[in-house]
Amino acid sequence: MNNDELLPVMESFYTIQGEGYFQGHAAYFIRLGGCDVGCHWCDVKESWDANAHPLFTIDQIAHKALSEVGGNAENIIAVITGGEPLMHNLDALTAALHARGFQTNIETSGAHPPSGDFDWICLSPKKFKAALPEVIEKANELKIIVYNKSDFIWAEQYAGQINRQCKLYLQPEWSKAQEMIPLIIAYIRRNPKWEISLQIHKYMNIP
Ligand SMILES: C[S@@+](CC[C@H](N)C(=O)[O-])C[C@H]1O[C@@H](n2cnc3c(N)ncnc32)[C@H](O)[C@@H]1O
Ligand SMILES: Nc1nc2[nH]cc(C(=O)O)c2c(=O)[nH]1
Ligand code: SF4
Ligand SMILES: [Mg+2]
Repeated sequence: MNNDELLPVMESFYTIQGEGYFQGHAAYFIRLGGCDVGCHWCDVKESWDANAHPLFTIDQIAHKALSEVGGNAENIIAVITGGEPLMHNLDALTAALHARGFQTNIETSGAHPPSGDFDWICLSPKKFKAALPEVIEKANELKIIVYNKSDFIWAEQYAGQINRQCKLYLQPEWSKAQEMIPLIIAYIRRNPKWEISLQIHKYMNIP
């Protein structure tokens, strides 16, 4: 594995996973720069320009991760996010994180080809750039952002394409959460295969 490879890192931080299936678990986030999807409500637009973020080697990123969790990665998820992390080849990064004992999870729109050895793939497809079938079939979790009431119909189009074990989440877009939460609850009562995912880190004012 070529660990001299460089990746743009916007930020990395040790917190809890605030969303989806692993909500509440200890998680070390690595946010890579670069995204070409362009969601108008994106909560990390600063991540979009890959050139705005410093480059680090895979070894530097993985070493810092292990050091910042206190030297023992047991039961800690490393979450690769962005930006759109699949704009980069993630094979070497996931190998380096596994070698240090982390579980590897990804947050992705699925708009770029899969790479990396992930223990868990959270797919959050977007209307602005379609998810690829190769990512859809591998997803462990489908997390649809609900910005308006038409998004439920759109969500079902993706739910019809995922594998049978895949978990289904509806997550309100943050600025519309007060308006969308009652609609999501009503929808789940009628369609109980779905669960709600709230961005609990935002309610707690933590990263
Ligand atoms: C910032 S994105 C980065 C990873 C990848 N580009 C993606 O969109 O999945 C991380 C997660 O935050 C979600 N997200 C982004 N902006 C949001 C917002 N304003 N409200 C709710 N969820 C949001 C995304 O859908 C995704 O599930
Ligand atoms: N605590 C916390 N949980 C998260 N889950 C997904 C996030 C992301 O931006 O990818 C995120 C994040 O930024 N912070
Ligand atoms: S795909 Fe993810 S990072 Fe890119 S604009 Fe959309 S929410 Fe933001
Ligand atoms: Mg976030």
